Amino acid sequence: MDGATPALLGLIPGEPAGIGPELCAHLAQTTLGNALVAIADGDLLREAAASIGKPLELLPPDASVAGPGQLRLLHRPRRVPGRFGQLDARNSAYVHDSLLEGARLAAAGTLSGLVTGPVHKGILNEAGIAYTGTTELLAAEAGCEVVMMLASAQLRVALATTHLPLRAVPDALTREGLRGTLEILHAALMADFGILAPRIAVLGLNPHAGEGGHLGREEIEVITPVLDALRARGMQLTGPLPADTAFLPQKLQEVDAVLAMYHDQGLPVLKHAGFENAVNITLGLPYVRVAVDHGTALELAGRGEADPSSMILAAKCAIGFAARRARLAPRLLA
Ligand SMILES: NC(=O)c1ccc[n+]([C@@H]2O[C@H](COP(=O)([O-])OP(=O)(O)OC[C@H]3O[C@@H](n4cnc5c(N)ncnc54)[C@H](O)[C@@H]3O)[C@@H](O)[C@H]2O)c1
Ligand SMILES: N[C@H](C(=O)O)[C@H](O)COP(=O)(O)O
Repeated sequence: MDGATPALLGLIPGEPAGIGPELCAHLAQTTLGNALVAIADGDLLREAAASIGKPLELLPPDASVAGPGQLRLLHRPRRVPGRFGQLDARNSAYVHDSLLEGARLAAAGTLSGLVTGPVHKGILNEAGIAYTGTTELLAAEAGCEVVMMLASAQLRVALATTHLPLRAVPDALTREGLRGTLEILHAALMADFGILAPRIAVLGLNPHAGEGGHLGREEIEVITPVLDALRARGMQLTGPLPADTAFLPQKLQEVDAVLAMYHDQGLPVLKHAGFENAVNITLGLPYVRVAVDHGTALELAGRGEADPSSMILAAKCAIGFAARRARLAPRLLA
């Protein structure tokens, strides 16, 4: 694990009692596993593979992967053995530490990105770890602003605010924050998705985008001034749009991404349309991070019933983004 290994990405299963470990075992059956090194407990991965009837041979982090069923491993032990489906707060530090270690290895250039499985936010908090989401954890560790975007082949939905109580959303929406979010989203659509002139639809916060100020004033006082300023700089932005009709198929044809003001304004639409076929991308980090579009699904863990599609897509996307950045970086620096 010394020095830069551009094609290597960290694979972090997330909650050990959830479906993340078995999804890693699924990944190891594909050629995508060749570009990954798991940062995880080796026994946990073996138990997960056995639970779904898949072969798994764990290799040292610097080994060559010769075939399906093999996966590189940076072994990091759980605090206690566990059972699939049963959360144990004693393993929360293990989850948190594996994410932080991945973040540090990626920030140092040892890994070119991270693929992460689902984390149970509640059990980390019950263990006394301040954690609202991996997006926020990675942002804090990297010391930068980021944007959460969930993407499927049909739709990209980014969020202006992420994991916070609904009551706190209006106060969290500031002109400065929204401008930063749109700048990060716009830059990522160009750099990672190759869209030369991104078109972004920006939702309002209130019903009917505030109805001219009669149903709320955030559209007038926060959103519109930011959109006007960024349009003057050449960005193609529509909005603030009424959220109830912004996702009509004909409207989506005209945009490359939708910016929702809060988590459950945007994500239910995307998950309804393409659950398991979408990924969660953290935009703005100095490295690639792509995660699954679903949670820990404790009730499915260890039963062989979890769909690995989103995990496979997450790995595919992360590897693709990392390769694209490696190709473009020398040209940008030239
Ligand atoms: N990427 C992440 O880290 C992430 C994402 C969402 C939720 N979560 C966390 O997961 C926990 C549980 O959340 P939830 O119950 O709201 O959402 P969930 O996604 O775990 O489950 C919602 C429903 O989808 C099903 N499901 C989920 N993934 C599936 C898969 N791969 N194959 C088949 N069915 C699947 C579940 O069985 C359940 O019926 C929460 O603590 C939440 O914070 C984490
Ligand atoms: N908001 C995500 C979702 O609903 O799928 C999820 O909770 C994970 O977020 P992180 O990127 O913070 O892991």
